[in-house]
Amino acid sequence: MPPPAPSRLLSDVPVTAKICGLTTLETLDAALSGGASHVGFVFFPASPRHLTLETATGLAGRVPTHVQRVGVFVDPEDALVEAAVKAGRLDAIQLHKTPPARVAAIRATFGRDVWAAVAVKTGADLAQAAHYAGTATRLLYDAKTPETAELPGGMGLRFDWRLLEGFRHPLPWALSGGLDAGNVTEAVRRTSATLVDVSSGVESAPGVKDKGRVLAFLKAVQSL
Ligand SMILES: O=C(O)c1ccccc1N[C@@H]1O[C@H](COP(=O)(O)O)[C@@H](O)[C@H]1O
Repeated sequence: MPPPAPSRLLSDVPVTAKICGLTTLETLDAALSGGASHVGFVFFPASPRHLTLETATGLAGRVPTHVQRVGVFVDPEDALVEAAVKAGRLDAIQLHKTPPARVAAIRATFGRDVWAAVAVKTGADLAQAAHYAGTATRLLYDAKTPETAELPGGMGLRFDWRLLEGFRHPLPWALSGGLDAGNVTEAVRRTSATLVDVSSGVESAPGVKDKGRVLAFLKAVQSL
């Protein structure tokens, strides 16, 4: 079956979606049948969505070539990235809490697209974006989690989307942080994002994806 046509918002630019933190075949299939452009596999042991390499291999083998596989890491060692790229057949490497020089090194070593997460709470945080120009291939604006939080993302927190209004992005980018089927339309209208990324907002509990919520999110994106 051909992939569903991406949705279009006012500007005629297609809006696509990444469903992140998938851990089961059933919910991966929901993301694929619902038209996700990207699927995310988390390689961070503190996360409730952390995958073993064996599970990643099983999931990755199911993903058709028109859908991008994205591995999510937190300032990882090369050995973990290498094993995960192989097991998860990763097209892209998403890096949280990773300094620009390290992002550049990972991109050079692995030859994959590299997404750098920019943690946003205030307008001043957006200054980080420029530091990744020439190192990452894409920025991911995500909500900053508290210093004491176990996870730098994947907590369902959102930031003030108005901060991105009129912002000059130095790279292609995606929007994440607290998105769900009920708020993604407003988020895209405010920010003009053309790629949105969700994890908690399509779960029934931390780490437990819900097929119905996955499909509802993708439907909302396709209705834009
Ligand atoms: O999902 C995780 O467990 C995770 C762990 C470590 C870093 C990032 C993680 N998730 C990413 O966080 C954003 C936002 O997620 P949410 O929708 O607010 O729950 C998303 O890009 C995930 O890829």
